[in-house]
Amino acid sequence: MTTSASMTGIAILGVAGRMGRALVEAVQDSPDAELAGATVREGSQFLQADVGAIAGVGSTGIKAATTLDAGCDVIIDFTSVEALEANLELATRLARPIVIGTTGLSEAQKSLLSDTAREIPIVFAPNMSVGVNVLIDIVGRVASLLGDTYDVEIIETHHRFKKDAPSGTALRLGEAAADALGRSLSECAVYGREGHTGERTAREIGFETIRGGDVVGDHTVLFAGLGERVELTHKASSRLTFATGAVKAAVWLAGKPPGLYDMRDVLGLSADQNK
Ligand SMILES: NC(=O)C1=CN([C@@H]2O[C@H](COP(=O)(O)OP(=O)(O)OC[C@H]3O[C@@H](n4cnc5c(N)ncnc54)[C@H](OP(=O)(O)O)[C@@H]3O)[C@@H](O)[C@H]2O)C=CC1
Ligand SMILES: O=C(O)C1=N[C@H](C(=O)O)C[C@H](O)C1
Repeated sequence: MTTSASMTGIAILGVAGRMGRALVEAVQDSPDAELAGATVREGSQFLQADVGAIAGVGSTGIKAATTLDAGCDVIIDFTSVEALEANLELATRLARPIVIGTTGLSEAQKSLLSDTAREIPIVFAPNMSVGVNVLIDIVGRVASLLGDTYDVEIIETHHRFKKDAPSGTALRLGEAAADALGRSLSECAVYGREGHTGERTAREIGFETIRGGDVVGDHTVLFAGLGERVELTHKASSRLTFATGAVKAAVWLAGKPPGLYDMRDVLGLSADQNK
């Protein structure tokens, strides 16, 4: 596949998945990007199918294969933690930047991301929507303003097919609150209470997970004090919001030096860019 000089040629891993299909649509909608490759799992019923047919957007001329060649500028990966290592190896071998949206990474996999980012540029973010990335910023500010006397609880709701819990976004929101309050999330997080738990401790940050139906992704950060509470909520109503963000990240990442970037870098929301 030959890509045009003014467009970023994007290859989508796991194109038959929920996000894979949304990504095809987002690339088609982007004036700056074009499809340049796509993969499905070995033995998939979609092998060799036109990715436009897989995504229901008509014909694209790009067929789903089991791997990629160097005919793309940037790779986008929303697959699974099981596929992460192989996907990073593929991007490194092809010397192509990669945008990763997969959630549920282990600490070892996060280290692998940092190590790989010494060789290739990587954008990794648990949520590619503009709204959630603004929310991350706001949560830190609200936590600083309210301080330690307000209890922080994070509630997330997703569709019945989601495999990881809490969501990557919920954990990222928890980190934002913990950082602002001078706490370490790994030391203060409490996941899903049950039984005789005793009273809530002052510095814990609680996570509650709800799974059901086709909910795209809702997140609420609750700051509960005595006599009042503040609730900050984001609701995604379409996966296209994540996919559009990922395509924007891919276009932004093309030509960047190796490094591990965040969606907040892409959107110009990181602290250094706001000075
Ligand atoms: N950062 C963000 O903004 C967002 C992140 N996500 C995250 O993206 C990921 C994918 O979500 P979603 O699209 O709903 O999931 P799906 O299960 O619908 O899609 C995943 C796709 O990846 C393929 N895949 C998975 N594992 C492998 C493997 N080892 N080798 C080859 N192909 C593989 C699957 O193929 P097969 O069906 O054959 O198994 C499937 O087509 C999740 O981690 C989710 O949390 C989701 C939305 C937004
Ligand atoms: O699996 C999903 O669907 C989603 N996963 C991401 C997460 O774990 O935070 C982002 C979004 O909420 C949808």
